[in-house]
Amino acid sequence: MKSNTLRVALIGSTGYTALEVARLLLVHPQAELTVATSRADEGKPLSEIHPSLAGRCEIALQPFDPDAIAKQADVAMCCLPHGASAQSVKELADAGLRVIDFSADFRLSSVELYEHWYGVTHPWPERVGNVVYGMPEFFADQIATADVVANPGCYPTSAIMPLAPLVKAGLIQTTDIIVDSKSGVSGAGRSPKLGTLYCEANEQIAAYSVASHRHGPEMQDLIQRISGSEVEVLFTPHLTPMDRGILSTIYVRPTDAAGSTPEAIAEKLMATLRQTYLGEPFIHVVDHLPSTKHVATTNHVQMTVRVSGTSNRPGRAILVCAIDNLTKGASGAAVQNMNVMFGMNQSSGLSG
Ligand SMILES: NC(=O)C1=CN([C@@H]2O[C@H](COP(=O)(O)OP(=O)(O)OC[C@H]3O[C@@H](n4cnc5c(N)ncnc54)[C@H](OP(=O)(O)O)[C@@H]3O)[C@@H](O)[C@H]2O)C=CC1
Ligand SMILES: CC(=O)N[C@@H](CCC(=O)OP(=O)(O)O)C(=O)O
Repeated sequence: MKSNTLRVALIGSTGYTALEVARLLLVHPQAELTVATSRADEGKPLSEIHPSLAGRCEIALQPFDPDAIAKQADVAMCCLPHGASAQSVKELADAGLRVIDFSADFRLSSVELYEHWYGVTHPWPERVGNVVYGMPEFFADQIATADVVANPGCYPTSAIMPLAPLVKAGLIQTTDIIVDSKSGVSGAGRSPKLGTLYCEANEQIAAYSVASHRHGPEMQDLIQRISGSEVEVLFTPHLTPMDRGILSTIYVRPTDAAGSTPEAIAEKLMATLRQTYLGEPFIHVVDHLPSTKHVATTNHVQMTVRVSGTSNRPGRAILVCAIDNLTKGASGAAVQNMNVMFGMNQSSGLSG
């Protein structure tokens, strides 16, 4: 055990986001994994389930027992599917643990919105709408004192980061926002599904959940919370044959474009993004076109802006944003939130 160590429990530790948390904690100077739970694989070493951890993390998997976990850990990372997560989060919080929930169960502003999009009755409805969204770039003060943090969705992270500051500054129209995103297959989790079988996902790219994906409302809800303006987002996700990564290409209409050049508008939007994220260790407003490889396995976000059209008729602004779905899209963000919750440097364990 490292000295003055924060003790971390991993709930649902056989999945992909849990593996990523375990990997990040191995190099965290002030935090250590002390508990890992599983329903099906109780008693086995975590490294048997995730062989990349062999020789580095031999902790044995336990059943989910909140009171027992509370004796062994200070914070729980709840890596369970939405729907199943909320009840576990409640029991962990009731047992005295601070909790970071990876699922969408506490991300949205209202129970009605949640139950409409997720199709389940929420087991802890009184907390929906008053759990902080785990994006320290906007909500660090609330995260620092939170008992429960709703870790952001992966696609929403790639859209909210470039869009919210521009909406807040009044530089883009609040309707006609199109988010076109591509994700690697790990975004769908490790539990087997037809669409993620090799022969289904390999050598093709396909749109899915068109006009019906639950991350559209999450983007709208959070952009409104950050900017104070209601927005309309049309979101289309695509599954691509990569292990990991998300690239979002976002089409918006600049306000006050008449009489300006595409270059001048792009510079104005870039300047606002640079100003917003000045001093943020993970958010980079770059001149090049970001790609998933530029941020793979890191907690970094890269974004840029281009504007179409001619000097007389500027067209749309195109925002391009790349993240790693398992790191800034899930487990890296969770470690960043944990750092903020426990007064550590927000980059601890995430500097690679
Ligand atoms: N993958 C990604 O890129 C991202 C994922 N997320 C969210 O993070 C959470 C975890 O995702 P991920 O790690 O990919 O998921 P996985 O499917 O890889 O793992 C989830 C784990 O939860 C446990 N589990 C599954 N079903 C239930 C259930 N009904 N009740 C209790 N435990 C269950 C399983 O462990 P066992 O059977 O051993 O108990 C399983 O290994 C989800 O809410 C997901 O939406 C968020 C952002 C990005
Ligand atoms: C490629 C893929 O299937 N991605 C998942 C989203 C990722 C995820 O885990 O959802 P949350 O961010 O809401 O937790 C999906 O579209 O359902």
